Amino acid sequence: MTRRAIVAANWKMNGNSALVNTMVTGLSDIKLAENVDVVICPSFPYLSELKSELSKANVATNLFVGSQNVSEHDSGAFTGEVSTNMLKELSVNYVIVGHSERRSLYKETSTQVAHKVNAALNAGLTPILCIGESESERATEQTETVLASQLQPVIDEVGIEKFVDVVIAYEPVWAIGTGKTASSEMAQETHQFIRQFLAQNNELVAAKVPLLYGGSVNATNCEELFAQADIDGGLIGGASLKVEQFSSICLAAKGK
Ligand SMILES: O=C(CO)COP(=O)(O)O
Repeated sequence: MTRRAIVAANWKMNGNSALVNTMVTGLSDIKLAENVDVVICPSFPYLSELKSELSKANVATNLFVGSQNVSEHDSGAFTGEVSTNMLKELSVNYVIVGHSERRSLYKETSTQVAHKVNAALNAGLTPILCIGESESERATEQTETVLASQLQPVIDEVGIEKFVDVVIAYEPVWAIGTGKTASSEMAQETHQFIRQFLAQNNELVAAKVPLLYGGSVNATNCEELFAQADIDGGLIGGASLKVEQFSSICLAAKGK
């Protein structure tokens, strides 16, 4: 069984052309393991520039471009939204869907997130589906119920078989941007739950889905997290804006 590792950079509403340039130059210098994919997700205005810088720099083929969001609609009167077809035209490969900031600040529901995953899959984009519990939900032992309630609508909408083309990022909300990482044991336990939950629907598919951990991952804690049996890489926020830190995190990832 081989599962590729993925390290994805979520720049959130940070970065600029200069960062696109420094990041591409920095990543051109590192030798990624063969079974590791790196995905950089800047804001929409930089997708095209990132794609062209990557081609010009002739960097490893396992470096990909991702967006941070996508519309569930194909086209029409949806001011400010970006469709899957527009992303395809820019040769974007991945799309982050259902990030906790989208869920909490922009009120995206799990049903809407399921529609977005469906739209991405139909367009041939790989969704990075984010799920995670809040601090109070963990404290009241609702973590598994919350994760199940975020996963089930997507399984219902796209069907479990399609999950072979889905990446899941487990990001406990209390660990995002706080410096409080889940311990590697806690992260592994939760990843194992997610894989078992998928396995109840289809064991073969569950074994293939890359499960990424996100929440205050840095160059120091990444190795221990990535060594866990069900952790296949990370979704990195703050540390993905610093070339050296992000390069070290990419180098720590190995497929399983
Ligand atoms: O939300 C995250 C990535 O999507 C995690 O952010 P931090 O790595 O800054 O905690």
